[in-house]
Amino acid sequence: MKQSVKLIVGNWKMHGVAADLVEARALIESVHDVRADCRIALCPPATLTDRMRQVLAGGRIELGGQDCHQAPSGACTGSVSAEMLVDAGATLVILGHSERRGAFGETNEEVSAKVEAAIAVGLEPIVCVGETLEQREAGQAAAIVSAQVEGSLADGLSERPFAVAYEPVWAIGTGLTPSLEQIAEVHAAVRSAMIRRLGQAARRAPILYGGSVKPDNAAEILGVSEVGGALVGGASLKAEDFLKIIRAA
Ligand SMILES: O=C(CO)[C@H](O)COP(=O)(O)O
Repeated sequence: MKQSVKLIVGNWKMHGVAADLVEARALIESVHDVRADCRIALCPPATLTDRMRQVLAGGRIELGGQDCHQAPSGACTGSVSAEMLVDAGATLVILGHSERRGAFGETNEEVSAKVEAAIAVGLEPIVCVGETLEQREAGQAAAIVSAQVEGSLADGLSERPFAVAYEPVWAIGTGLTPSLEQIAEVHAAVRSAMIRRLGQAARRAPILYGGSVKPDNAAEILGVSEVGGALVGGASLKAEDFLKIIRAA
């Protein structure tokens, strides 16, 4: 089965004010020369989305949100709806990131509802899953991640473009990464869970790896079976580092 091109996504998390758009500008200038056959996206904080759209206009870098509310509108102080992200120029959205599952108590059911909200307005969801260190040490990584996949993917995805991102919680921002064998093992489990949940249509969706992806480990991680791209946190904040990861794809 032909795999889609690699998808490399930078998640700026809660970093970035207007002055940091210089990094986005540097990136867009440098990616002109990159022959890599991959898709590239940046997910800035919601406040920068519209300005980032202007910076990225006409280029190959896609724009994403970091979360959206499951409701289309309403009394949800502080939240951003899927339609608002589209209005600001986003075409993708990260959902169910472990920082939201952990700090905001997001459940699989809520993530699934957010996925429905995203696809209803044409956003491409990137659904995040990942085990804690305790769960890995208890030998539960594949089971936990499979349950998250089956619980978080929504029915409508069988007809729509989407991605799943495997991000072991203990690898995020720590400089630690699983072995290549561990990444391959979990990605295979994720693929099986996707197919159980959505059927054969789920074969075409890429499974990204995230968690301490850096210029010096990107090539080997992206070479692992079933790794269809990368979700990059810290290393996406500097155009030079992110570009090296793109080149590795
Ligand atoms: O969100 C992530 C990438 O989008 C993930 O949390 C990894 O962060 P990093 O370890 O700083 O790359």
